[in-house]
Amino acid sequence: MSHSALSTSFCSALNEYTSVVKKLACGVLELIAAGLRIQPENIFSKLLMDVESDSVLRLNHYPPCSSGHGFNGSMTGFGEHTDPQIISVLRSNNTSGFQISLRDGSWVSVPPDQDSFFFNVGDSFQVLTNGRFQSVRHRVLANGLKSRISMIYFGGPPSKQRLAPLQLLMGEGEQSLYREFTWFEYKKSAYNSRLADNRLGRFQRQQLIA
Ligand SMILES: O=C(O)CCC(=O)C(=O)O
Ligand SMILES: [Fe+2]
Repeated sequence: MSHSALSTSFCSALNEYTSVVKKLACGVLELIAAGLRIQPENIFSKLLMDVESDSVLRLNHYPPCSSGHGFNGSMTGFGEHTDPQIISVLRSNNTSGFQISLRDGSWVSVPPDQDSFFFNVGDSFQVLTNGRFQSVRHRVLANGLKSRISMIYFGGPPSKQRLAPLQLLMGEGEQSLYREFTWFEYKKSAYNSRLADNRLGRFQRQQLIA
């Protein structure tokens, strides 16, 4: 196969994968809406289905790396962070390395499974649900023996989308934990921060921080 035929078929495979995974993410968001007992069922998924939705597919490759320093003797492959979008769908090969942080700050390894999809809540979903769902802090440690390959679909809203806790979800007297902002504003602020920063901090309502 020529180089250009190969890249064309690679591109079409990625496009096909992205559109299928986007549908899967939308299905999960609709189940969440049903679980939260809010209508319409596409209240979250429509943000991903919008023609202007800011969705990204990222492919990561972590070569084997066994240098004897870093966390517990492992090198960091991808530093700790939360995903800024609404929802992320991760698929990887069978190489371990993905970890999530628990509330107490300890790290837990997520066993890899090349036949499964892993869903992560993003910062924007934390805002939309006023903290009912929390974006999970995660990182990847490089594996000493095998390379890890992952692909992640990040479902984000359109740039101009205003993000704030959904009124119809809020209980009586419940205060919004975040001030309203657009996805464009949030992305700009995230690019100007460090990966590990609590990027939502800047958008948290002042009076509730104290
Ligand atoms: O490669 C992985 O397993 C996760 C990477 C990740 O968290 C990201 O790309 O945001
Ligand atoms: Fe991530």
